[in-house]
Amino acid sequence: MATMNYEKYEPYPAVDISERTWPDNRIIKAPLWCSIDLRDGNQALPVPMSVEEKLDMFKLLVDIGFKEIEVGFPSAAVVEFQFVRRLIEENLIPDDVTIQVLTQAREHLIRKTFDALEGVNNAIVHLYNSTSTVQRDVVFRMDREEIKNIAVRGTRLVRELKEASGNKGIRFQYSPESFTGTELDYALDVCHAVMDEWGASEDDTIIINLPSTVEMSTPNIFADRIEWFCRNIKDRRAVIVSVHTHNDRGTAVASAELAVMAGADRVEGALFGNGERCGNLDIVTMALNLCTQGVDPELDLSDLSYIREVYCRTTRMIVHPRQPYSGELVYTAFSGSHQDAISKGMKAFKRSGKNLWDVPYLPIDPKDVGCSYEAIVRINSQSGKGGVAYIMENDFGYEIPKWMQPSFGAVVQSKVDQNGKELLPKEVLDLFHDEYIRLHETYSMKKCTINWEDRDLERDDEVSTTIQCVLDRGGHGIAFSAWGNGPVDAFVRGVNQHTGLDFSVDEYAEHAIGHSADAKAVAYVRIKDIGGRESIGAGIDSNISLASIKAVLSAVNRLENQVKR
Ligand SMILES: CC(=O)SCCNC(=O)CCNC(=O)[C@H](O)C(C)(C)COP(=O)(O)OP(=O)(O)OC[C@H]1O[C@@H](n2cnc3c(N)ncnc32)[C@H](O)[C@@H]1OP(=O)(O)O
Ligand SMILES: CC(C)C(=O)C(=O)O
Ligand SMILES: [Mg+2]
Repeated sequence: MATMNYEKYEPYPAVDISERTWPDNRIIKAPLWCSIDLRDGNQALPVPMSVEEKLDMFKLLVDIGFKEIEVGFPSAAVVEFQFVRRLIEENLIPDDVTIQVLTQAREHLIRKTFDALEGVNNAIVHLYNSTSTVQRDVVFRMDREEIKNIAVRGTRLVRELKEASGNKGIRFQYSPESFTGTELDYALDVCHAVMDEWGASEDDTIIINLPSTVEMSTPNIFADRIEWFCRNIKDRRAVIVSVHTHNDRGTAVASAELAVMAGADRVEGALFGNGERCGNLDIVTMALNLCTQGVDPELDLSDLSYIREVYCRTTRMIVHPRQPYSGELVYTAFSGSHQDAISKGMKAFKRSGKNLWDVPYLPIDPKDVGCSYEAIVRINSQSGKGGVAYIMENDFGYEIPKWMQPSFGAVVQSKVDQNGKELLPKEVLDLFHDEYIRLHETYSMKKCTINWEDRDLERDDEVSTTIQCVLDRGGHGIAFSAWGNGPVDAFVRGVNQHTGLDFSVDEYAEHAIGHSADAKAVAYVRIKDIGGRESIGAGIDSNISLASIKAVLSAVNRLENQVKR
């Protein structure tokens, strides 16, 4: 085994902060959300969105309920510029939505950004420059003061152009880009200089966006940095503290959540975590995490499959099948013990009549995000009888009694062992029919007439039914007539007398399937013979008595088949 080259890397520094408060905080309200799908998400796509695709995505984001949407980098490319113009000129921005645009702190780019915004009602101009040690050294080759000046000069130009435009709907956001690679005191110093240059106040707040441009530490350290920043910023009321997390270590969601606990007011993220490299914060996950804590996420994510469809079409990306909340497999259990617990939990939830969700293995009710219950349980070699029974009941209305579930579970198990792949619900149903219903060996029913006699209920007369039956066994007819206290009793007596078998029914269940005129009855029986052998059968008929008799015959045939095998 080779040793990884870990000595090449340095640990991320801890934050010098005493009595941090964030670990005791809870998120009790959704943060201000800002979607960056059309900018950070878009800039990371192999094929960026066209204007039409951006329009589709914008409409989706508005429908979801985002009130702040970063729509692009208008000075970067023709498509980006044209898209902003389309939004403004065609009046496509709802009154309660603010668009945001990104620009580097370079004069020609800032001027072009303002050209793009001509005539806008509400917009946030988002200025960034990198402040990290490595970018100062190798990208800009500038010292701290020079880098700070880039930010201040850029802010000044944005302020001047805003004043010149007379547009009071223009707000300002500044990001010390690569904040995670920047010394905290220096990041604060640059932000203070930007605030001063803008003249930020409680009445004219600015957004300071602290990005984990590259996620470099555990989320608790990011939270420490945010708490430190919120504590030390000079006029907290003049600033909306925003975070923008990336997912390089796979913890963008946790980082954003802990950052909100640490004082951040606003969160930037993208649907399904699209964005540079390993992506941005998955805003769907963070919002639904809130929902599952009983907090209003203030975003409408009730139709995730539609959201996913628009996302995949416009970005040409995929959503991983295991993506939290959104992946196509996240509400599906293949394994037996999970299926059993889910099946019992779902029943208990329905029975409770309450609105409090508490179903094992399902942190959210799939219905709340527009998913049906159908795919919750799927059958493969890891599945169990509970899952099989769940499919039979939920997909087809068969309430297989508990004492029958091991029998049918074993039948299904042996089929998937043979096939080595998943069984679809219809295949499970077919297997049930092949195993219990479509049995014509050893005995088949040729004729059966049931005569009900008037019954004196006061005398509780035992003999109330007689039947006449013709069975076939290998081409030989067996005709008999028998009596009993009901059709099943009479049939069992007749079969025992005319076949040499000696069995009795020890479990029985029945119910209707379907509701309309073509509703049928299904009956399930377990018989036991004198030698102690058990067999289970099922029968279906529009007549409940015949369904029961067929179920007994099915059990008899399965008993006979046991002997043959
Ligand atoms: C973390 C993030 O996601 S930041 C956002 C990143 N997004 C994008 O870059 C997408 C859109 N960008 C673009 O299309 C292009 O980069 C443009 C149009 C903005 C600029 O294009 P160009 O000027 O041709 O090239 P480029 O981006 O390489 O410019 C680099 C120069 O800008 C400087 N620069 C980079 N970022 C900034 C900034 N935020 N503020 C000021 N100067 C900057 C660099 O130091 C470099 O300077 P140098 O030429 O003196 O070495
Ligand atoms: C522009 C900034 C906020 C960014 O995308 C980042 O730092 O990741
Ligand atoms: Mg980013």
